[in-house]
Amino acid sequence: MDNSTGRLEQLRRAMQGAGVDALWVSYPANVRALTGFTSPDDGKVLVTPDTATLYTDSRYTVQAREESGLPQHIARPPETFKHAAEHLKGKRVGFEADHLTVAGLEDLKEYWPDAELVALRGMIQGLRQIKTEDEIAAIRAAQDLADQVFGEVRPLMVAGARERDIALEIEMRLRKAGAGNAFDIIVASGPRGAMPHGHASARVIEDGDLITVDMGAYLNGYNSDMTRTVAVGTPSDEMRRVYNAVLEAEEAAIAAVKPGVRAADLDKIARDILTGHGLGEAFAHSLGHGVGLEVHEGPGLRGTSEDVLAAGMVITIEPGAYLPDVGGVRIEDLLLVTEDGYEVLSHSPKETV
Ligand SMILES: CSCC[C@H](N)C(=O)N1CCC[C@H]1C(=O)N[C@@H](C)C(=O)O
Repeated sequence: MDNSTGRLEQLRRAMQGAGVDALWVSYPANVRALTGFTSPDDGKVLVTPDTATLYTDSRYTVQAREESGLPQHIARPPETFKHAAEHLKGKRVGFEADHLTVAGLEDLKEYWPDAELVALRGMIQGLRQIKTEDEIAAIRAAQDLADQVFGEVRPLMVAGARERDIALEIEMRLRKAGAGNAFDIIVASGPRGAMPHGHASARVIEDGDLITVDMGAYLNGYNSDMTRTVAVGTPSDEMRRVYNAVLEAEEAAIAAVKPGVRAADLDKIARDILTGHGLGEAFAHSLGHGVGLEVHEGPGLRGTSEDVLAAGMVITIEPGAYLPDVGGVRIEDLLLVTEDGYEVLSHSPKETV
């Protein structure tokens, strides 16, 4: 998926604002966003006011030509750096300070002695928060597949099943459909539900358990993310109360999603409701995050966030409550922020417990 043209123009405006003549892009998700190249771990991009060159090596000569509309230079370091150096003499060159390693910066200093290196943070990530139509279609397709697989596997979430077998079944069905896991599948049952990132274990599910299943499909480079907490038999009164509190918080936060809303205010809506139920301390993470080429990307929906929602963002809303040694609940939906509000992209049913 090649989104290069519009993003590059936006990026050049941002570069101008930051006072740099060129930008060396090394962070894989950003390389992919600018080029469409699907092996971005082995790619870099040099952006100047009138050129943008994809650097990769000879393993990808054909692939890069097929996938990216940008001019390409096939070489490996240090030839890559030497080639780029020709364009950079006397220039202010930005680099991605939040991802370039110390060794990577030493290389740039060695091979570009005539350039002034400028540390920049989050410039392309900021642009990636607003998805293109193609990106929205890709995320939608990933979520549709995740919904389908969740529905197929839900009947297997019963007493006697192992968490690991449920995760394996989900992964197998995703892979058969040409996708992969967006992240290690979380299947956290009974007391393990108190771990927000409780990856599937050998635990055998028991009657009365709640099971938190957090899964995403990775399809054509884009991710989805959704959590459902399901009941096996009848959970305890305490856990049913927690479930309904989390659901109330989730529904209230979703209802408030629209362009112009501060991400921190959304987090507060959910947190205040859970606090009202005595579960403020139990909500041990942020309300949500952006989703796209990465599972976790901007905007950040947390109390300290400066982000403001805008149409075209794809975000999760995922409050949770975690009671050590007792259990936990999380309910998560994937949403597209639209001009007049939101569209929920995840359609798996939420249970009444
Ligand atoms: C390792 S990917 C986990 C995907 C999951 N849906 C998710 O984003 N989670 C699970 C519970 C918390 C939340 C998370 O990791 N949030 C991050 C952004 C945080 O720092 O709060």
